[in-house]
Amino acid sequence: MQKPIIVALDHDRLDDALATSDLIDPALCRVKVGKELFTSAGPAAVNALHQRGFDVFLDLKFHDIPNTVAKAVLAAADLGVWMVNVHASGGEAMMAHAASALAQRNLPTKLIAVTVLTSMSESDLKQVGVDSGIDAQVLRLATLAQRAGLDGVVCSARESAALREALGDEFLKVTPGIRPSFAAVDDQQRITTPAEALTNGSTHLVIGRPITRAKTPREALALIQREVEGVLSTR
Ligand SMILES: O=C(O)c1cc(=O)[nH]c(=O)n1[C@@H]1O[C@H](COP(=O)(O)O)[C@@H](O)[C@H]1O
Repeated sequence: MQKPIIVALDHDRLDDALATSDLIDPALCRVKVGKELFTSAGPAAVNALHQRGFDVFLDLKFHDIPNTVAKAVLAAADLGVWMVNVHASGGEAMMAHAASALAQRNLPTKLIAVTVLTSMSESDLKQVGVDSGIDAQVLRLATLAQRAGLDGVVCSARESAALREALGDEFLKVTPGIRPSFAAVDDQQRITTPAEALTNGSTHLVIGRPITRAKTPREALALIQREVEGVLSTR
């Protein structure tokens, strides 16, 4: 069975993250450990989630010189995580170095690259000197990531259809900025519903606050799961 949902366990205490993880089923979803949880709890967070049967996406968005990023990616893979990410704007050499470090050690960890953060709008991108527009910048960075040998990218689901067209179905499109109809937008800019994301070609949906901040996270996940199954059952 496909497991497109990745629940972002964005808590700053391991106890809270594990309490949320106890409300969700590793047979139905994966989990993401990000900067907040990893900075406070470290590898113990990853180990505890592995023990509970979850695949872990370690979202530390590495962005540094090629040697440093490759070593950080290897250290993440040595924790046994399912997926790890870097910033594509670190460049092709940085991404290729990390991908070949994993390949040389025959490590199965998937490596993906963040294109344009889903919290950024067209004008935010202009402010940091990118005038080409979001769609062009996402496609440019995703093409670089594919050429560097990565497994996929993080983008918003608004860009998934164009990436599927240009880079194929197999190249992973991991999409945060997912907002079911019942959830608040928060600080995200380029949002879609779960169903829209899958229809556009997203392979994975990263969902945090709509589940972790819900009154009943278990129910929120069940609602999203139903929406996802509605799309998958038509394939
Ligand atoms: O790499 C990511 O996971 C990521 C990239 C991106 O462009 N936007 C983005 O929101 N994320 C992460 O996805 C999660 C989204 O959480 P919610 O906005 O609460 O659903 C957070 O953990 C973010 O760090």
